Amino acid sequence: MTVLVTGGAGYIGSHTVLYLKQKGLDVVVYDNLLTGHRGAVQGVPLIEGDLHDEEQLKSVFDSYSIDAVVHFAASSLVGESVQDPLKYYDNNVAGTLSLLKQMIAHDVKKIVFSSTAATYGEPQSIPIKESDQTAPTNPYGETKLAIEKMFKWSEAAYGLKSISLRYFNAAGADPDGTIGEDHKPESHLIPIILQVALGQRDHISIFGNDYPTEDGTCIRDYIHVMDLAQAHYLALKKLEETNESGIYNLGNGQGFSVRQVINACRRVTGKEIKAIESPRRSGDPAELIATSEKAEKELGWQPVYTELDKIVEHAWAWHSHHPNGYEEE
Ligand SMILES: NC(=O)c1ccc[n+]([C@@H]2O[C@H](COP(=O)([O-])OP(=O)(O)OC[C@H]3O[C@@H](n4cnc5c(N)ncnc54)[C@H](O)[C@@H]3O)[C@@H](O)[C@H]2O)c1
Ligand SMILES: O=c1ccn([C@@H]2O[C@H](COP(=O)(O)OP(=O)(O)O[C@H]3O[C@H](CO)[C@@H](O)[C@H](O)[C@H]3O)[C@@H](O)[C@H]2O)c(=O)[nH]1
Repeated sequence: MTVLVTGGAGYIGSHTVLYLKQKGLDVVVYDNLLTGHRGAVQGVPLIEGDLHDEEQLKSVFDSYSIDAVVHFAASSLVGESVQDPLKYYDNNVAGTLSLLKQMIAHDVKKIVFSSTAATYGEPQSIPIKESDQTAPTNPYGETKLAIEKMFKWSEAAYGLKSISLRYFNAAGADPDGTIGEDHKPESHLIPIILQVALGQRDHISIFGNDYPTEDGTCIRDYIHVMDLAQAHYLALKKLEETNESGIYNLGNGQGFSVRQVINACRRVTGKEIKAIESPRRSGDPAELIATSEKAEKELGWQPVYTELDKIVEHAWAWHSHHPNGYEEE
């Protein structure tokens, strides 16, 4: 099976490429390297190109016999999406439109998609189920939901089969230490805290201390990036075997507050890590925790690294050995 991975030079994409390769699949990566890294793609072809470039996409589908697409390429920062929503409609919605057009034209009708917990918005109840209301509180979540709907209508019209994986907060790194997270500038909680531990930043800002949670800070469900990778492999297998579309949550089912995550990082690194309370970041829901029973039941997904300290340990191993990310490679 040959899989085209868009955004395969990014954080979650590169870990998934590694996993798919280990499972014996042939992989081709398509990435414009906007936030991705050449060094994150090891041992598979990397085609540098943009989703909007239909000509180049066409030549990729002409050159390789692609059976399915795993689609990570997107802009994915909640805060930025509130400041610049049109960037998100352009890159995520228009970019996916261009990809889908070429897929349909080349009779490639299977796609596994990076969706997000941000499609739910403020949850009605915890843990969040796939059948719960979707009412995004930021443009990023809106664009991901719009893409899920493009798939639904494309299934009815063209027979496209899709599995949308609604990830909660991706964290951690390849346990072997070969690849990890490197966003510049970094905006995600765990890598920023670890940059404080490395002495690269003075402190971590806690965004909001007046949320309706036990300690007043936001609660998130942190899921190991290699467990996400496993789910993409299982989703490809499911599409291959059943040709059935679906939407699945991927989380640990356990929530941790910002303060609890900072404390986990203090335990793992043995460093003090200064924290300063700051105003809320707009667009942030108070609490996001998944139930992933559906993925466990229907995909056979079994997360391996479910302990927060283990997730932080793997992230710390990567960041402490690669303090400048992929820059030095
Ligand atoms: N990180 C998380 O916690 C999280 C949670 C839920 C969903 N997601 C989704 O997972 C996916 C991957 O997230 P990530 O954290 O690995 O992000 P990332 O920024 O590390 O990876 C995205 C990759 O896509 C590439 N890309 C972006 N726009 C492109 C375009 N127009 N054409 C070609 N390539 C393009 C980037 O260069 C990068 O390599 C995204 O779709 C994101 O929305 C991430
Ligand atoms: O310096 C910081 C950075 C973050 N936070 C908080 O930490 C939590 C996690 O934030 P972050 O790591 O930025 O992730 P999210 O904004 O929750 O978004 C991630 O998780 C979503 C799914 O839940 C995905 O859709 C997004 O793509 C992904 O970036 C949030 O409550 C933030 O307010 C801070 O307090 N200080």
